[in-house]
Amino acid sequence: MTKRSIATVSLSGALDEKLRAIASAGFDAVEIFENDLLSFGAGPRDIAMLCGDLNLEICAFQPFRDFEGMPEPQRSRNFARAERKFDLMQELGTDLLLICSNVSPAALGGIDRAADDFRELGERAAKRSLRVGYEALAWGRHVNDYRDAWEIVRRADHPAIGVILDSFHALAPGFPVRAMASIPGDKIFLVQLADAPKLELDILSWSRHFRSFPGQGDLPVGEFMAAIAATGYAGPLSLEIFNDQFRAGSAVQTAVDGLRSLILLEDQLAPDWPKLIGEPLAPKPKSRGTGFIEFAVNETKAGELARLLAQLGFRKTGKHRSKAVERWSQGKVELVVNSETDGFAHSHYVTHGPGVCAIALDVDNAGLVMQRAETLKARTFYQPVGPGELEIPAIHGVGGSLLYFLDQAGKNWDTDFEQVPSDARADALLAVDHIAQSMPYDEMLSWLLFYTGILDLKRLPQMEIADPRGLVQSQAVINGDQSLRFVLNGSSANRTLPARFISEFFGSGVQHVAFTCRDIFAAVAEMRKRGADFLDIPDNYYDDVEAKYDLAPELMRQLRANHILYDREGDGEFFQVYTHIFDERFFFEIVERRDYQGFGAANAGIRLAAQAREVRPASMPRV
Ligand SMILES: O=C(O)c1ccc(O)c(O)c1
Ligand SMILES: [Mg+2]
Repeated sequence: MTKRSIATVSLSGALDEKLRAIASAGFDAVEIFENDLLSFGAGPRDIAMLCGDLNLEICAFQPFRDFEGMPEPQRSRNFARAERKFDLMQELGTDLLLICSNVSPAALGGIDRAADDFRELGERAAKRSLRVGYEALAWGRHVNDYRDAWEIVRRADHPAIGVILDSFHALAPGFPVRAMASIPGDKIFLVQLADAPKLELDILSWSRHFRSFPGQGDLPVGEFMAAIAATGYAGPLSLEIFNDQFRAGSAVQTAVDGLRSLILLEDQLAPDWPKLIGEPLAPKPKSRGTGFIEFAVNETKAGELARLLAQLGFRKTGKHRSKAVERWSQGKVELVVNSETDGFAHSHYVTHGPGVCAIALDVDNAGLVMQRAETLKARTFYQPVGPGELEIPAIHGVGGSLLYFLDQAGKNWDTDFEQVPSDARADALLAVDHIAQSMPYDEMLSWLLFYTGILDLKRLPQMEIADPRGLVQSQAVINGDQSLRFVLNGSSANRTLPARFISEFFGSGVQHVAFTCRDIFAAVAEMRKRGADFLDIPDNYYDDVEAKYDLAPELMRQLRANHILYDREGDGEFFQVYTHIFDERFFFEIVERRDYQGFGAANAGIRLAAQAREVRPASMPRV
């Protein structure tokens, strides 16, 4: 089976921490980056031993720079330097050296000159049963295209010399991948994989700071892999990701994400490349929106939340037979308010304060989602259930919250609830529109892969939103019929509202839940009658809306009077209104969509500024 590998440069930490994280995620092999070794406190033999203990093969040592096409005396120096690295490789126990194309101003061009250098190096490597792979860097001085690197390798015509193909260097400059088909698979010594978001940036900075795992960026890595498959290549697939967030993040989590992205890529390539498939991945389930959303609170907060929910037109429809758990309903929206003093919800309340501790998703087959999630290394969750209670399959999601999966069997999640009689009336709120989660900026790529890999969610373009105290990145993931939408918000500025939710208000999690309605003006009028009050929006905003969109005066008056925000997208119109923030932790949004697909990004900065005025000043410590 194809070996799964990752380059140590992709992770944070010291070399031994990286290796342990790589092994525990389940990789078979690593590329040891020279810098990780140079800066490490133990020698190559110790590293070889550690890799042996961890069952990790070292599939390459890299990089060896500025080798080919040098004039004397550098040329001779380079051969001597290579011999020293061969010594090191033998101690490490790896047989492959990666040489990346020369970037030195001293380098001389000429395909045959480079080929001659490689032939001679091949002779030296072969004496020690070592191999050398040549990789075209996209910014190489004379060689920056894999087709030229292959031509040099072809002319070197030595069994110990092969080519190394890196998806970034081929795809980022936009080189066609078709030409790979002419390279015999056994002359490809290593395949490196990286994705990247589309950016207008010089290619060196783009590669060194913004690479990501396949599936997290915009490059057609699948097409690259399909071209590799056609060559018959059977060596390792190695992730090589230079990324500032990965360098700063958790090595263990990044390694798991890497493996997850490889499994997803392999799955995408099947059945064209069956030798890749380790364990078959269960098909993506079809999601059908949220079954219920569970809030963890204590007794006092349960009362306050109940008041707010009643103002929004929710009715208490159920009471758990044996637990301090209530059910609140409106339209298709089901909310569960849990104020138990033990169990998962309680520990969530203790660590995060009042807020959403679990989201139940309706799917066509919960068993298959769980299988898929487990293969993709998601953390499953089990909680002891009482006699007769339903056990709902779950995995851990953002900020320690849970994702439950409900299918036909799980439709009975409410069997443990006694019905509470309530007035029958028309519901203003229809369904959950979207759920917004705040997270550290560093974790956004990880959760993006989580949602798009495990569920049938696709990402929309990332948005940048101005908070009064910094930028917020916003990334939506939605399913096909838009019955399920998550909005992931992350900020690396530490005084923006999403950042403060995380640092001061108890960690990542659901920052708001939005509900759809048929008629926002009628809904808001009803809610006001019940005592609801909404986030204040400045007059300046409405003056601008008036200037931009020629709205009828009565509509403008209603928007202003009700603190409703407005956006337009082609012929589509969007209306949104926000509650005040509940206990500095979360809030609700009510939206009306008229042929509108977005989330009101144009208004998000206005909302963040309004909320920033409501919460404590950013500089005041919590007491
Ligand atoms: O950025 C670099 O220098 C570099 C080094 C080695 C590689 O394999 C690579 O793709 C890039
Ligand atoms: Mg590379």
